[in-house]
Amino acid sequence: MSEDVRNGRIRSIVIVGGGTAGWMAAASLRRHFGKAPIDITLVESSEIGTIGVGEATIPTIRNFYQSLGLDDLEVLRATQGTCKLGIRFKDWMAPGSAFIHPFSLYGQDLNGVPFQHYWLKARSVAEVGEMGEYSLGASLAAAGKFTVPAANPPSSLSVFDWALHFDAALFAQLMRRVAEANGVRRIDAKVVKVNLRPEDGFVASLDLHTGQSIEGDLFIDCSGFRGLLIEEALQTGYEDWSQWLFCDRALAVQSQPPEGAEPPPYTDVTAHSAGWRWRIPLQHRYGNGYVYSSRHIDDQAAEAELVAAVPDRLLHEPRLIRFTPGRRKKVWNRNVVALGLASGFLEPLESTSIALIETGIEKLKALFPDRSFDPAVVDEFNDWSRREMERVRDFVVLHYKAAQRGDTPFWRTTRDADVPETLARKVELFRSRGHIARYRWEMFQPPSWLAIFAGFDILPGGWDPALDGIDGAALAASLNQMRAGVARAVAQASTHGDFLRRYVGQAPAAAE
Ligand SMILES: Cc1cc2nc3c(=O)[nH]c(=O)nc-3n(C[C@H](O)[C@H](O)[C@H](O)COP(=O)(O)OP(=O)(O)OC[C@H]3O[C@@H](n4cnc5c(N)ncnc54)[C@H](O)[C@@H]3O)c2cc1C
Repeated sequence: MSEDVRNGRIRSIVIVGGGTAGWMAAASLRRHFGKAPIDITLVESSEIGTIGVGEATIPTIRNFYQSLGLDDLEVLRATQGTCKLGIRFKDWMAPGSAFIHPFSLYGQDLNGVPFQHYWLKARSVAEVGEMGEYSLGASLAAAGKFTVPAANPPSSLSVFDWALHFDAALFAQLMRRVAEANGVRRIDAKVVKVNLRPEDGFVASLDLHTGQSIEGDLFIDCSGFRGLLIEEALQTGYEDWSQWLFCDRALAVQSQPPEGAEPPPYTDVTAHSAGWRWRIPLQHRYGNGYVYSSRHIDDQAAEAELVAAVPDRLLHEPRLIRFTPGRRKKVWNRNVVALGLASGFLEPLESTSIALIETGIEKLKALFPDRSFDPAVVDEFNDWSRREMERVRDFVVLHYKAAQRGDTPFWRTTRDADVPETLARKVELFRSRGHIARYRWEMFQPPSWLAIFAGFDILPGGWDPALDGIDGAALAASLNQMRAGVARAVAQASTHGDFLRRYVGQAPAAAE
């Protein structure tokens, strides 16, 4: 290695913020760099605290903590966690409607033709059930069952994945233990001033309320919505997406459900008059929240709706959180990389925020700079992040557009609003050809899009012409065998509650 390269290396990383984002970044980067001579310091203020929500994840979280040497049961135990096979959407199409978006494949593709085409043709001649009956993940979830997926699934019908519900504070504590055990230095203090280098506006150091000053080469802003470095110091700018995403507030409350019933292995999201309500089962309590549009309901009315809907004893007063859906114009500016809420936030639907922290950390490792902060590296990171966030935005917007309630001003607004052009094209392609376009940097894969399309009854008028020569009745018979196979696998699985009692070791809290 040349002297120049050696001298240009980053030697110190300063992370501001000790929420989920800050401690995930600290634990993961420390592990990644091992014994490399890079100091990692995390500054957090216990006086300011964290956002305290963010309890539903998607399956990538398991790869994330496994890469830190943690296993599923360890994390479930440490975080009062439960298992999540998907999300149940209740009342979104009309009161009483429900479907599950699983982390799972549907049926079997054959001869290069996706399963949905076979299902469409079969249902034109016979009763072949809902799409969800061809997904083991969705069927287990609907039955309140849980099992871990087979290591070598015998067919694509057995392929499913799972994620966790966890207590966000306990998860951050777990990440902190891992990070500190590997040498991350923590400072509990308030950052009161960000000092910029006069020659190029890069961050040089942070002044703390204790009088101490912290210097660094690379700063990671995990300070939450305010974006202490990326926005307040560097004035990067924010792209507001509220013309597509109308929800801008949430009321969050924890509850203690009555003894007896089992926790569902999914996140429940129920449509309400001006948004939707989450319900997340943990072992020791439930998390609940109403995500709503302040353009369509005021805070008092929203609180009354939430309190009336939660069937359990509330553990505290509902807490109001305001946000602006959108993203930081650049998530990497000069020598500051923003992660977590500091980088932007859409809204909680589909639990994407923690997953975006994971991919942000992975991108940073892949494009880790030297002290010259090559603009090509920074631009690539920003371009990748922008595309990824836009694809997630499109997926979330689809839910509102596709819901056909139209029974309140909020649901009429979301139904009638324009959608991003990229989403309009994707929907059109599916309607006209049954094809799910797949783009680079996309978090949600075709089975997830299929789940939402089919769940909201967005279906193509016909099937792939390659199936025109296949006998519809014979096809329907083989599909019915397929779904009987899924039903048998579900019958053999244990309940989610039994799984937790047996392997995690604590009695789960009861459900509604
Ligand atoms: C209503 C709601 C529901 C959500 N639900 C989900 C979900 O189900 N799934 C999901 O994936 N995500 C969810 N999210 C997002 C998730 O909560 C966040 O992505 C995650 O918690 C990361 O937050 P953070 O670490 O970026 O910020 P925070 O938790 O806000 O942490 C900010 C940190 O910065 C520190 N800080 C701030 N200012 C200073 C200062 N001056 N000096 C020193 N330290 C400072 C604070 O002390 C704190 O440690 C939800 C978000 C909201 C708003």
